[in-house]
Amino acid sequence: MVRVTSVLQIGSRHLSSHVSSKLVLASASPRRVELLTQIGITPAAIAPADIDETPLKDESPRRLALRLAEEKAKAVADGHDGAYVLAADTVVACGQRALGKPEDAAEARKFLGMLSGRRHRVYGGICVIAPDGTLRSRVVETQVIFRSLNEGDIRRYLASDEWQGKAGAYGIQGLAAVFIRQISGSYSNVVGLSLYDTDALLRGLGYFPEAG
Ligand SMILES: Cc1cn([C@H]2C[C@H](O)[C@@H](COP(=O)(O)OP(=O)(O)OP(=O)(O)O)O2)c(=O)[nH]c1=O
Repeated sequence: MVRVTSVLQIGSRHLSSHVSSKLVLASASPRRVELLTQIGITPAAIAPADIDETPLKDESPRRLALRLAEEKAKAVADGHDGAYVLAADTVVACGQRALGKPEDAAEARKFLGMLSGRRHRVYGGICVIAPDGTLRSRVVETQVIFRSLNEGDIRRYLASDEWQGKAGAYGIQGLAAVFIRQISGSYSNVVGLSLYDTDALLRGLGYFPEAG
């Protein structure tokens, strides 16, 4: 597993000397809210970012996950002075091919066929912007190996609708758990937000959830 953290200062936020425990989650993902709740963080607000998630030409899946997490955080930080803003992006990579959320069942079927019997990587980009404008981000990588899927497996899974709205067309936390032969790295990263890395980024920027 590789973790690289980058730090930069973005200019437009008001400087704030007091410690804030207000966190805005820049995400529409119900999984991310649940994961944060698991570690005792209740977002003060949920403000999904509406950005274009199309990959750039020749952009690697890793860079895509990082860029999208940063763009989501920046898009939401502007309207939320005085708060920590947290954003994330999950990309499933089959070789150099980035598998985002499938458009329809036909694309989901194609993705599941590509993942069947193979090892793939899940890249989770995480970005936090502090009240003083400091931006920190990193990408977390988890390796996942699927068992071979037959036609019946894929048909039943598509009928469950669990593929919808999920990168790579599967949710490790649901029925697709039985497809997972091996996982190496962070499990919560695959679900949508590495809790270890989120906690590390937030603590590094002085965020602590309110006690009690
Ligand atoms: C691989 C995998 C992905 N996912 C989900 C996590 C993310 O919600 C989604 C990937 O899409 P994202 O674009 O990362 O997130 P999102 O569109 O759901 O929400 P937002 O952009 O507003 O933050 O796939 C699972 O729930 N389980 C899994 O096993």
